[in-house]
Amino acid sequence: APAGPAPAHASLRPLVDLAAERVLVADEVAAAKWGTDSPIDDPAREREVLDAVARQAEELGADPEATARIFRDQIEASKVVQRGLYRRWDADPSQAPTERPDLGRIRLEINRINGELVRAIADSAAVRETPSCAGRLTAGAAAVIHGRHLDALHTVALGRSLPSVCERAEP
Ligand SMILES: C=C(O[C@@H]1C=C(C(=O)O)C=C[C@H]1O)C(=O)O
Repeated sequence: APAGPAPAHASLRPLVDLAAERVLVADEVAAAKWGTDSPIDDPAREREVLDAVARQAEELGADPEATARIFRDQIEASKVVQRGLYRRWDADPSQAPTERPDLGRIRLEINRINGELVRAIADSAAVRETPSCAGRLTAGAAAVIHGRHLDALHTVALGRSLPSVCERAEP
């Protein structure tokens, strides 16, 4: 797609909203792993995610490097939530989950969010290149934190998911 100037109404809220969906699903990931041998850090799955989203970006004619860079932060953000919940559950086992969702099923849900996020990243290519990007990102984050009633942990994690959105590629 030709990269014209960002339209005046260009919002980063759809992108931020998908990032929020992803940090919220991390609760289920943590519950699926808690008390099992599955580690919070799974480099093989991360590689799979990064390869898939770069390929999807390419198929859309979008920037695979920028997409992968943004997804590295999505992955870190998910782990912020998982570690935060593990700390909480270690400190107070009565808060720990009593049911274990299936990690395979949750990853299919994450794959769906990933696909939508790749498209939102592609759709925001022009606005991500403008000087107004940071302001739009902050506005989108504020709206999503409020709209989704994010708690402190998920607000911190959402913040962790966003730093590369307005980062321009090195010349
Ligand atoms: C979400 C998971 O936990 C971590 C985060 C990942 C992600 O955000 O895609 C992938 C692998 C894990 O390092 C998972 O294991 O699926």
